Parts: sequence; C-alpha cells; structure tokens
Amino acid sequence: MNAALQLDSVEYSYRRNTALRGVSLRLEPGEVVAVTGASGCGKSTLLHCAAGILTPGAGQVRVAGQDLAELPEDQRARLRRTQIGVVLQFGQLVPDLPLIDNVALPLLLDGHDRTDAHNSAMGWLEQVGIADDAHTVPAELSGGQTQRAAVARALVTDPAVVLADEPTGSLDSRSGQELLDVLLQAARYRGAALLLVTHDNLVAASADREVRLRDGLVQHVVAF
Ligand SMILES: Nc1ncnc2c1ncn2[C@@H]1O[C@H](COP(=O)(O)OP(=O)(O)OP(=O)(O)O)[C@@H](O)[C@H]1O
Repeated sequence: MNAALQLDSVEYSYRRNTALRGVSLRLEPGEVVAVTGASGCGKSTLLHCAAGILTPGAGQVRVAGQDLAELPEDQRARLRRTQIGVVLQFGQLVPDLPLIDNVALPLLLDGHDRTDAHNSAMGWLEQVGIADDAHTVPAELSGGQTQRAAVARALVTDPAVVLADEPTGSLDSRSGQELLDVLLQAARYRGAALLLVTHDNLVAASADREVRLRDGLVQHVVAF
C-alpha cells in the first residue's frame, strides 16, 4: 500500500545555506509523527517540502503515492489543495471571512457546490467545538478558537496528510492541549497521517514516533 507521505533523501538549500541534507521519512495513513530538534535544524523546511511549498533540490516527496515533482503544475496544485492540510502557528485564516467561509474555502476552490461546502464546513466546526462561532470573523475570536478553525479548514477536504508547524505554539498550555487533542482525534478518526513539528516534549510524546533532526539530518527516531 502507498504511504500517505513519503520523503526520500530530501535535500534543500536556501542559496548557500543547506537546511536539509538527505532526509527520508515515511508516514502510513493514520500515523502521527512528531518532528523535533533544535532551532534551525530544518523542521519547518522539511514541512514546507512535504507540503509542496518548497521544491527539494534533490530527493523525492510522494503524497498518497504521487511524486509531487512529476505532476504537471495544475495536478500538483490540486493534490496540494485536496490531499494536504496545513496548520501553521498562527492559523493563517482570511481575516474578513466568517469561520464557516474560511473553512469552506478549500472546497469552494476545488469547485464544490456552495451549500455542500458550507454543510461540510459546519460539520467540521462542530467537530472541533466551535460551531457557535461559525458566523464570527477571526479577529473577534481567541487564538485557541482560530486555531481550531484552522484545524477544521485543514481537514475539510479529507486530506491524506496533515502537516502542522508548531500549531499550539501561540497558545497557553491548556488551549494548546485542547487543540492538540482535536488535531489528533480528527486525524486518527479520518485516517490522515499527521506530521507535527514541535519544540514541546509533551506534544512529541503524544505522537506514535518522534523523528529528531540535527543539522538537516535525521539524528534518531523514537517509537512510543
Ligand atoms: N528563507 C530563508 N533563507 C535563508 N535561510 C533560511 C531561510 N529559512 C530558513 N533558513 C535556514 O535554514 C535552516 C533551517 O531552518 P528551519 O526554519 O527549517 O529550521 P527549524 O528547525 O524549523 O527552526 P525553528 O525551530 O527555529 O523554527 C536554518 O539554518 C535557517 O537559518
């Protein structure tokens, strides 16, 4: 069976600054992997390569069996839109759009009917516990609420892979734990593979495996 996400010998350099030196990683559907390591070791670069935001200088990234580099641009964009959900530290929601529209956006961009998209968005807002805020704009909500909406938006297309870069980093510990629970439950419930970049040992311990990077290489892997 295809891995949900597979990285083979991925290298990436920012001009002369080499951030990844050949990282390989495989996530099965439903698996949760934490990527840890000191600041600057390459965690975010790894996540951005997995998301197709950055193109590796060498190596391969496969999502649901498809090599991102081999797809024509329009198919790659569609794969990214439908099979990869991304949650960043500060939700990245559209500020002027009510939550329901923010969450429905990936479906609308993919050509779904407006009513269906809104129904799915509402279902996800319920699942992450903020259905009452569906018609509120992000600026009027707390960081914890907007991050929940970001999780809903990342999952609304039923992606094969969810990539989260310090998703709890802007939250106090209680809101952070609640958000993590929402993310873990949602990913496991749907069978999405979850790659979680974190500095936090407690967050890492909630994963199935911890992949520790050092200077752009996998230093070691811990299975929990
Ligand atoms: N846009 C950029 N231009 C040049 N160098 C960069 C850029 N982004 C990251 N780097 C460098 O690449 C290396 C890896 O950075 P990256 O952000 O992936 O690390 P990180 O482990 O996510 O760090 P942090 O935990 O601080 O977020 C670092 O040396 C960093 O300085």
